[in-house]
Amino acid sequence: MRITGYQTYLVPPRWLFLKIVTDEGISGWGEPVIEGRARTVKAAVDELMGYLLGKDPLKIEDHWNVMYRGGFYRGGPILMSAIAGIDQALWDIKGKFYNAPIHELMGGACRESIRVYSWIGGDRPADVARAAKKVVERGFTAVKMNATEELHYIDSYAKVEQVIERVAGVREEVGNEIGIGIDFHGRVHKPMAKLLAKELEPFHPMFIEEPVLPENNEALREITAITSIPIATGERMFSRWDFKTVLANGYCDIIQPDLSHAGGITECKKIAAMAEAYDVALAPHCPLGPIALSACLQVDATSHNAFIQEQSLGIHYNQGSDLLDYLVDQSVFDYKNGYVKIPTGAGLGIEINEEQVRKMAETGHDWKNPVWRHDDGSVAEW
Ligand SMILES: O=C(O)[C@@H](O)[C@H](O)[C@H](O)CO
Ligand SMILES: [Mg+2]
Repeated sequence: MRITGYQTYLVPPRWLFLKIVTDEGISGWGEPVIEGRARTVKAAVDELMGYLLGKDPLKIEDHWNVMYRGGFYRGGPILMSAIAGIDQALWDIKGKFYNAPIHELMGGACRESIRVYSWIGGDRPADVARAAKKVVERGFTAVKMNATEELHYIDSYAKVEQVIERVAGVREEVGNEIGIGIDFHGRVHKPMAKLLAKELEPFHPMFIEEPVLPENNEALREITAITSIPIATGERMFSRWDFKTVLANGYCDIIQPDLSHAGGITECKKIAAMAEAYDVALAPHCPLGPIALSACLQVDATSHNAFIQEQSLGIHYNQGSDLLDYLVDQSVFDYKNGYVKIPTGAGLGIEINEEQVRKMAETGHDWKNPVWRHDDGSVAEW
């Protein structure tokens, strides 16, 4: 079997899909994207696909190594997202070739389903509490909320109290049994992160995410030392080599590699196994589309340390188009009681509605994150 061509589709709300085709009529889908830089990742996909045209799609491990090592310069969000989407598409082809789900080819599933959580927005405490309630009413048992806009290096206790008010409102609304993830989004610096980590303890968060920017990961040592709240990070880390320092130093309790950012199924399966050896849990990051979610579920299925999965059902990122809009059979993601079933179809187990993809790609998207500034004019983290 040979790879004979490929096509990328820029689709709303902010995604990029990739289809790789072969001379045997089998095709595979991937989602190579980093939010806000879809076109840059597409350029990297175009460069990498030059090598793959004419090659045997089944030799994934070798292709991965050529894509990763073969260019001398390596790693980072753009290249690793391009590799990720290509890797997903190659696994999809392999699964369809052997008529087996990807997780079957990786050793078989060690779970039938996985708990999922949904992101909730809202500007004011009452808004976010209402959003949480809606998500819980739809059957989810866990939510994730942003803690705050950026806090300056040293900021006021009034702002800390605003964060507490937001979280307290959600906890009161949903009750004690719902998991609440609190995403600091890298908007907080170490001194305020320490303060917040202590103040948030009474609300029993499921985890605190990116308490500091990943480039300041060594600050996690102090934060983990002073709080009993589990610490999560990893959506902006892209390979085993990026994760090894947080794991070896005990800087976190949960890793959140993104299957579309961190080298794909091949790489994230290895990252998950590394984490397992440090007693660190896996919760793949996925505010993305159906291809990325299905790739996550393949790794969740085969990683004992996976405990929850991020997913974007019903979240439109202000741009229309939902997770399910690009699927022929929407019931393939079978949500029940806060869990989603691991898909059992061949390859990624989903059938992409190509007509819909083509239609939406005609308009495409130009999704960018906003640029925010502090009161003093200095740029703030998004
Ligand atoms: O954990 C999350 O889902 C967020 O941090 C998103 O990754 C971020 O808003 C970029 O899409
Ligand atoms: Mg996050």
